[in-house]
Amino acid sequence: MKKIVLIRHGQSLWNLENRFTGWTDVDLSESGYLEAKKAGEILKKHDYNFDIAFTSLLKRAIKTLHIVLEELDHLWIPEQKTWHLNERFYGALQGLNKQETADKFGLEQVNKWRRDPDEEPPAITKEDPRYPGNDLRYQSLKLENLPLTENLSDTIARVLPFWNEAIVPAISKNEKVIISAHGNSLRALIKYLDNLTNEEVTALEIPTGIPLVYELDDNLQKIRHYYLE
Ligand SMILES: O=C(O)[C@H](O)COP(=O)(O)O
Repeated sequence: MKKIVLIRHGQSLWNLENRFTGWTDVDLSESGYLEAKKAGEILKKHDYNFDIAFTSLLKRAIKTLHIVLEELDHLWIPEQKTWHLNERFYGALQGLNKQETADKFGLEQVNKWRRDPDEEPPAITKEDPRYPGNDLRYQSLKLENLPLTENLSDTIARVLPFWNEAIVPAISKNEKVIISAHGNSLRALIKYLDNLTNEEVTALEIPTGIPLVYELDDNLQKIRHYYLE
C-alpha cells in the first residue's frame, strides 16, 4: 500500500479578502501561516516523513510546503515546482471580489464560473498585465500553454500529464510524496483519483491547510482517503 499526502495551501490574503486569485502570486495570511504550521505539527504527530515534494510556482503553496517541511525537519528533501500544479487560471475574474462579482452577474453565473467544469470564466487578452506571458517564471512555457482563462477541465488537462509523468514514477519507486497545491489543481487530481463525475466534483470543497492522505494500491488505485487531525 502506498500513501501520498495532498495539502491545499493555508489561507491566502486574497482568500481572506474573498477575491478570485488564480495565478496571482499572493502571500499567505497570518492564519494561513498558522494553518500550515499546524499541518506540519499534525504530520509530525502521526510520524509522517517524505522523500520528495511537488508544488506549484505560486508562493502560497511553496511557503505552505516549506512551513510543513520545517516542522518535520525535512527542508532538505528534493522538491519540484511546476506550473502544472498552479491554481486554475481565473481569467478576467482574477482580482475581483467574489461577492461583488455575484452582485453584478448573479450568484448562479458566479457559481458556474467557480464550479462548472466546462464553464470558462471571461478571458483576459494578451495585452492584459495579468497575462502569464509577462511573468518571468513562465518564460519557458510554450505559447499554447499560457492560459487566457481556464475551466476545471482545462486544469485537469495540465495536472494529469504531470501526475503521470512526474508523480506516478516517484510513487512507483516507493518514494513518499507530498503535494502542496491549490483548491482547483487538487480538485482536478482528486476528480481523477476518486473517479468523480462532473456533478460530484462540483460539490467537492477542499479546506485550506489540512493534510489529506490518499492510500493507493500497487496499481495506484485509491483504497481510501482521509484528512489528518
Ligand atoms: O483562485 C481562487 O480564487 C481560489 O484559490 C479558489 O477559488 P474558488 O473556490 O472560487 O475556485
